[in-house]
Amino acid sequence: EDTPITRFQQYLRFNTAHPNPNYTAPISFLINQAQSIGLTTKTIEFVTGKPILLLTWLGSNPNLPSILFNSHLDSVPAESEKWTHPPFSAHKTIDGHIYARGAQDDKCIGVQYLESIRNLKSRGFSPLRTIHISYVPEEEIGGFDGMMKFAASSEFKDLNLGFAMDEGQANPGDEFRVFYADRVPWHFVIKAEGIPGHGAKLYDNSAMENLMKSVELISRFRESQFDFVKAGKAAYSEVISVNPVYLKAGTPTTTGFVMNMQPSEAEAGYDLRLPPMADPDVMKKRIAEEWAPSIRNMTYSIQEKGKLRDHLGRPIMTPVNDSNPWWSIFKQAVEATGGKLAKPEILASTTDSRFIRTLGIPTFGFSPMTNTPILLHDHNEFLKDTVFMKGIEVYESVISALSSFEGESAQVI
Ligand SMILES: CSCC[C@H](NC=O)C(=O)O
Ligand SMILES: [Zn+2]
Ligand SMILES: [Zn+2]
Repeated sequence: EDTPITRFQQYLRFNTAHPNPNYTAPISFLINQAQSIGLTTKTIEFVTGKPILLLTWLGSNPNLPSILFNSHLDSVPAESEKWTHPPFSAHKTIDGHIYARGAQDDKCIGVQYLESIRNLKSRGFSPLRTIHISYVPEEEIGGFDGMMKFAASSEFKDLNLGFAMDEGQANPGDEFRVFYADRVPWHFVIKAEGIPGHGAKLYDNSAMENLMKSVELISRFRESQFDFVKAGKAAYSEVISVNPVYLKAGTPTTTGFVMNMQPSEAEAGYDLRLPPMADPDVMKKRIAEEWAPSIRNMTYSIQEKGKLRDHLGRPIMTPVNDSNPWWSIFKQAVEATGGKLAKPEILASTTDSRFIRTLGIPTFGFSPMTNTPILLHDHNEFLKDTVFMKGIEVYESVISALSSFEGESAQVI
């Protein structure tokens, strides 16, 4: 049997989980699919072993800015023993739930793009603008060897993009979600140093004491942000999140830790996410002065994993109003399928679309999944066959509408 569902299952069966994602097998599969549909294919390898696949459907006016549909090839790992079905089996239950790591994040859209184009072609549709589909590696670990390098390349510039779409997220409700910005991750580490001492001694300024003070302060800040959400004053992705990811201290022994010694060094690592309108300087000041003050013998390092501002100092986000012609076309195209769009949101996590938006290219995050629990990165990730099929229909409408847009200068930022 060769149907959109079995092709989705085939794509889901490639083990693309980190830390050793298989990129070659899914790319061969996609190239076969693309060729059978009649799309041109090109692979580009900016980093050895981490290929990018680019598919193209030439428009009747290739001088107009083109449109891009992106998805990532890789997946996060899965703890198979905690799943009801093996995560790379793509098992389909009687009621149509297809279980696989990547079913929602984001292999669904990777196949839906192709299936919708297959249908558009068989209906004789011909696009005005050139349509590109990209499959990129490494998104789940930050995209630095994937979309970041692609977006900085001459190959990307030559695409002359006017608009792009990338992954979004499922909705348990019956509206489609759409995202106009991503939060930006900062990974930061705070370290405290102090004089070691006997485990029985009470004294000031030990490394642990100073670190724990900061840990408390950060937890309090975390709570204050969370309170805005709980009070209904902000969406979950509109506040700053900060979560501890590791704590490190102590002198190890073969069986555990030296228990009667207060350590001379202690550190904690955090994942911080800033919405685009947050002030990065205020955040840096808080880290320097409150969370890792030198007067408490503390130091810190911050790794910024994306940009909050464009070259003109404006928060990086795609307009979702009438100033952006792509927005109304997209909205109408979704509605033409009987679907409803939820209020546009900022994505709480981070995708490759940040690299595209940074270039000033309007980009929406969208994965057409309604009435579906949000299971990305969770156990037992699944997508229902009917939801997957509806998504193909939605993309047919969206791709045909966007690629038919005649507007000359559609460069919005
Ligand atoms: C450092 S960028 C990280 C990108 C990653 N993306 C998917 O989960 C995320 O943690 O949101
Ligand atoms: Zn994803
Ligand atoms: Zn993911």
